[in-house]
Amino acid sequence: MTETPQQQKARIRADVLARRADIGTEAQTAAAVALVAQAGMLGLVSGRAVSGFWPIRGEIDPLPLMAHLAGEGARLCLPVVLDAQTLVFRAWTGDPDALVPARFGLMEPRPEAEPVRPDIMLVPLAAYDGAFNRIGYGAGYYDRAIAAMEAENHQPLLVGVAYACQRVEDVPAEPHDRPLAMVFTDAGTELRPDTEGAI
Ligand SMILES: Nc1nc2c(c(=O)[nH]1)N(C=O)[C@@H](CNc1ccc(C(=O)N[C@@H](CCC(=O)O)C(=O)O)cc1)CN2
Ligand SMILES: Nc1ncnc2c1ncn2[C@@H]1O[C@H](COP(=O)(O)OP(=O)(O)OP(=O)(O)O)[C@@H](O)[C@H]1O
Repeated sequence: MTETPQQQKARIRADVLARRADIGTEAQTAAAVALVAQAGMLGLVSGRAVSGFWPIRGEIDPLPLMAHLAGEGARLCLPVVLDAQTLVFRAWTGDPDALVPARFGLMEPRPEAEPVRPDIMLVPLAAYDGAFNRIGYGAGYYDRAIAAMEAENHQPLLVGVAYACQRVEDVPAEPHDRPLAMVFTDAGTELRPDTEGAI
């Protein structure tokens, strides 16, 4: 039986998320710290808008990296789920108390927070491959948000942030999937060969 790309993605997602669920607290903390050391790969971030994410379900924790980037002058923002299709980004100072609980266990900026168009996106993912394609939780939020920015001629730098154990042999990429420029992991940075100069 040949699987459709959606079925393959669902299978890969389940496999990798099970692997990620086995990571212990100490390894999680060490991984979050390892991300900070990779900040220089982003080039000068002063004045640039950087989207991060509030980690859920055992995702690698990008918050220390985000705090570091804010210290270098980056303007932080977080994703906000508007409806079944739409993700927007809103400004965040870095203060957890400024966030409100949202669906899926997420914490999000309030509706009044300023909308931001990210220059650099730290992209959460379930799995990625050597061609820098990614799979998310299957709702297509990031794919659509990136497509909407491209339609306005804005091409953010796409940086996957994940554990190295989330790398798989092959993600069945579909036409709407946009490859990442690089992936930050607990084992270091993987840079897409043709990314040089884009930074
Ligand atoms: N930390 C973090 N924040 C993020 C994302 C992410 O991947 N990680 N997102 C990246 O897009 C958006 C949220 N996307 C999500 C998409 C689906 C599900 C989810 O739980 N889906 C259900 C099935 C559908 C449902 O219940 O409505 C599931 O997986 O069981 C959760 C988050 C925005 N914020
Ligand atoms: N640019 C787009 N325009 C319209 N629909 C899209 C677009 N990108 C993705 N989709 C739809 O979203 C659904 C989920 O896509 P996919 O399986 O690639 O999600 P994912 O990569 O796991 O999710 P995410 O991007 O939220 O992390 C698919 O039905 C897909 O057709």
